[in-house]
This record gives sequence, C-alpha cells and structure tokens, in this order.
Amino acid sequence: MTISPADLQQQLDTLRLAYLERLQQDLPLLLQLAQALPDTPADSWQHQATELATKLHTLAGSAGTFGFARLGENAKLAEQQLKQWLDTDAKPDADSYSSFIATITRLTRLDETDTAAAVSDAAIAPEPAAAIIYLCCADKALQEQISVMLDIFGYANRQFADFNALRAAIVLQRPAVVIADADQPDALAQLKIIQSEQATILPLLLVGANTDFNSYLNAVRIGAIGYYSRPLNTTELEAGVRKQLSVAEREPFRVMLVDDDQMLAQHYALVLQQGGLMVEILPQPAHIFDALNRFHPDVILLDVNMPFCTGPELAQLVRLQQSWLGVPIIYLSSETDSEQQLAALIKAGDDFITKPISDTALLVAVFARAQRARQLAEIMTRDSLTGLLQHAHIKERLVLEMLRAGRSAQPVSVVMLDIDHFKKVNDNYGHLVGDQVIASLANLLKQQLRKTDLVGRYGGEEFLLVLPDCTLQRAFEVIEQIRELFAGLPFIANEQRFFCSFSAGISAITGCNNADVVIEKADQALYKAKTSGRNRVTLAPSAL
Ligand SMILES: Nc1nc2c(ncn2[C@@H]2O[C@H](COP(=O)(O)OP(=O)(O)OP(=O)(O)O)[C@@H](O)[C@H]2O)c(=O)[nH]1
Repeated sequence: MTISPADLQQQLDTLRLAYLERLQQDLPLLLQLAQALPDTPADSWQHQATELATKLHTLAGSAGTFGFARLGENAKLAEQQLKQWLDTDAKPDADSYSSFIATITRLTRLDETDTAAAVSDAAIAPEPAAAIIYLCCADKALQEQISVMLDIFGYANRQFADFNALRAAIVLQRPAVVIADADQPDALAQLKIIQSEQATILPLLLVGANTDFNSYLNAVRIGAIGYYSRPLNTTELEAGVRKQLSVAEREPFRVMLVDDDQMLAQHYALVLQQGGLMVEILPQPAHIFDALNRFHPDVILLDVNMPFCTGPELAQLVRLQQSWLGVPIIYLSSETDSEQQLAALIKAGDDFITKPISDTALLVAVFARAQRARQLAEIMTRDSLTGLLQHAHIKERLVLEMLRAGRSAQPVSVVMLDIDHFKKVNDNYGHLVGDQVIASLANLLKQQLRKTDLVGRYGGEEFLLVLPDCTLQRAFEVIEQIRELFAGLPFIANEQRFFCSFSAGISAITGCNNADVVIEKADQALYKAKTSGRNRVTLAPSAL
C-alpha cells in the first residue's frame, strides 16, 4: 500500500496527538514514581528504581520519534543516572536525589518549543517517471535494430532523428530511459546539455563503436549507466533497459515490525510505507511463525525490550528454523550501550538501529538492508545467465502454488517450453550466441508474463513456467502470443540475421497433487509439439 504524502502527514499528525495525550497521562505518574524513590524502603528500592528506569528507557526511545527531542534526551540522562546507581548498588545522597528529581520535573513539563518541533521529516517519494523509452539514433540501421527489439519486448518508445527533437520531447515528458547513438555528430556535447537541464540525472544508455578508455570516461561523465559496443548485442541492451525499469517495478520490500509499543510501531510503519515498503506489524510475538509464512519479510525489525519475550529471544527462535536463516534481523532499540548491543547480537540478530531515529534515517537504513537481503536471496535462487529461478526453486514454487490453489480452488497452468533446434544455433554461431538466445527468451518471458507468474530455467534451453489463476485456454493464448513474438525476434551473429523458435506443452494442475505428474504431463505435450513440427504450443491430452 502506498499512501499519498498528504495522507501520510495527516496520519503522522494524528499519531503524534495520540502520543501527546499518552504523555499527559504518563508523565505525572513518572514524576510521582521519582519523588517516591527517596522514601522507598531499602528492600523494595531496587525494584522501584528498575521500574522507573524501564519507563525512562521507553520514553527515551519514543519521544524523539514523535518530535519531542528534548524530552527524549532528558529521559536518557535520567535513565543513565538511575542505571549508574543500580549498577553500583549505591543509594544516592540527598543532593543527588534532588538533582535527579529536578531532571524528571523538567522533562515532565512539556516544553512548548519541543512540542512545536518538526512533526515528521518523512521522505516524500518522488513521482515515478513514465515508463517510456526515448531513442535517438542518426544511423538508420541501428535505429531499426533497436526499435524492433523495443517493440517485440513491448516497451513503449518514441524515436528522434536529432537531439533538438529529443530535447523538446524531454521537456514535455521525462522518459524512464534514453538510448542514444554516441557516434552521431556532437552527441556528447548535446547529451551533456540535456543532462544539465534535468533536476535529476536521466538514465542514459549509449551505443558506440569505440571501446577505448576515453569513450567510457566520456560516457560516465555525461551520466551514462550503460555503454554498448557495436555490433550491438540487443539482448544486452534489452537487459540494461529492463534493469533500469525494474528498479521502479520491483516488488516492494517487505518489513516485519515487532514492537510492543503500538503507537511507535504504527509511526515506523507509516514512514516505511511512504517510502514504498510493505510493512506488517506483529503485536503478538507468539504468532511470529504464522506471520513469517504468510508475509515472507525481507527484513525483520525487532524491539529489544518487550514484556512477553525479549527481542534477542525472539531472534533466536526465528533462527531455529532453517527457512528463515537468510532474513536479516535488526534490533530497533533505545539501547545505546555498545556492550548491551553486542550481547544481543551474539545471541542472534544482525544489526542495531538506535532509537530515536529520524524518519529519513530509518527509511534509508531499512531500505538499504532490505535491498541487500533481496539481492543475496536472488543470487542463491536465480540462474546466473537468465536471472530466472533455478530448477529446484521453480519446482519448490510449483508445489507451493499447488497447495495454495488447493485452498482457493483457482486454476493453475504449467508450461514446459524448449527452444527448437538449439543445437544448430550453437553449432552455427557458437555457444556465446546460443547463450544470448537463451537470455533473450528469458527476458521476453519476464517481460510478457504477469508479476505473479513464475518462470524457471529447468534445463539448458528448457523453461518451466507456473501461471497461477490462469485457465488452460488463457495460458494457451498467452504462450501463443509469446511464441509469435519470439519467432519474429531477429538475432545477429557473424553479420548474419537469423531467427529462432520454441515449442511448448501446457498442463493444468486440476485434480492433481503431485508436482512431478503435472510436469510430466506438460513434458508429454511438449514432446507432441516437437514431433508435430515444432514452433507450436500443445495442451496436455487429459486437459483437453
Ligand atoms: N549455448 C548454450 N547451449 C546449451 C546450454 N545448455 C544446453 N545447451 C545445448 O542445447 C542443445 C540442446 O540440444 P537438443 O536437446 O539435442 O535439442 P535441440 O537441438 O534444441 O532440438 P529440439 O529440442 O529437438 O528442437 C545441446 O547442444 C546443448 O549443448 C547453455 O546454457 N548454453
């Protein structure tokens, strides 16, 4: 869920008002507790002081977040004073008590300048750029080669014969990517001017004949994020375009937040949601496994001090299960003592974020960790040539989809797809060109299928697709369309143009609970497509 900046501000303001009301009830009680401390009998002094220290610790962690920075700092000072007495077991003298109570009195008087402090510095997400690609090429043959690729892969694009036309179009609508021929006259100077007119740098992909150091350096200096040498490998260029676009289209990062202070948890959740992250607050630590299985977080944010069980205990519990070993656990705590932080990290957990933290810093810290965790998870499960799920992982996902479909009674189609006469591609043009064909088909599949569809590289030139909520008939139409697109995609090697095709077999999971059987049926249908002429899609017999 992405909330508009105005709604976010309103919700943050509402939360802050609720926090202020809570303070107005809690602070007088805190003062009473502090004033009673000097007269507390020796046998219960330790207990009373610990209770007060815990309250001050919570206050120190939350006040700054809601804009009461001075209150938070005073609470931290008072907590440290109290902890020192507790640690040394030395009962304070009258002077120490009166200075301690003065600090508490100060903090309980809500300072007007503090309450008027900035409500929130939540980062406002920039408006996403339109996913249109601008192509500026003086060389007609190159322009044709790139535009065929853009059309086949379904990228909205506009073409410009010169930089003046490109520049005028950018003023009207900023594109997601610009592809430009670096060899056309005055290209670098013109692109430099265009970049200087932008508020943020335009993602620029250059195609050029020169591959010397200076050409790359000049490209970098005008903000290029890709440089493709000629003769152009369109698969690589397409991968560059997709990488740039998928930054915007990527599935949002998922963050699970465990904090017993619901108000604080809601504040963090709103800030992270505004940054485009998905957040689930877990109020009951006992439900963590259900929540993990349902929500699949990229990162877990854990409070350290909670009444039911501590953060480090919960982290250890999560680490007992193999499946969640890769998810980073970050403590979000007001604990600033580095020894205490280390003690928590030694038990389990990966990092510490210290409260109070500004909204922007929280967003950046969590975003960076989630991104890294997602990258690592992808390296572990994805095939390096195509970026698709590896054999074992696509089978695993099929089993999960079958379980899910069993509960929801939704149709799921399974596709086995194999490039035709692929051995000849390797024999005629070499293994590297063969790899380029495999990568192109992988890219086309990712581009054309839905985000919820699963695509895996099952073998060398064989792919397994799982299409949830998709009838056989619909799957047939979708794969037929991709088949036609792929058959029209030109490849260039040894200055020759050639085309490839694929065959596919489709089965449905209906009435079956064994993934191997469903795959076998799709494989038989694929075999039929191959033996009846190739470059075609066939449905499994039992599903007809
Ligand atoms: N370039 C490249 N080739 C691969 C890769 N994995 C498998 N191959 C080759 O793919 C070819 C597959 O050949 P076959 O299974 O005989 O089938 P085919 O030539 O595609 O013919 P049909 O499937 O019957 O249309 C073999 O020559 C493999 O060496 C890979 O990752 N890269």
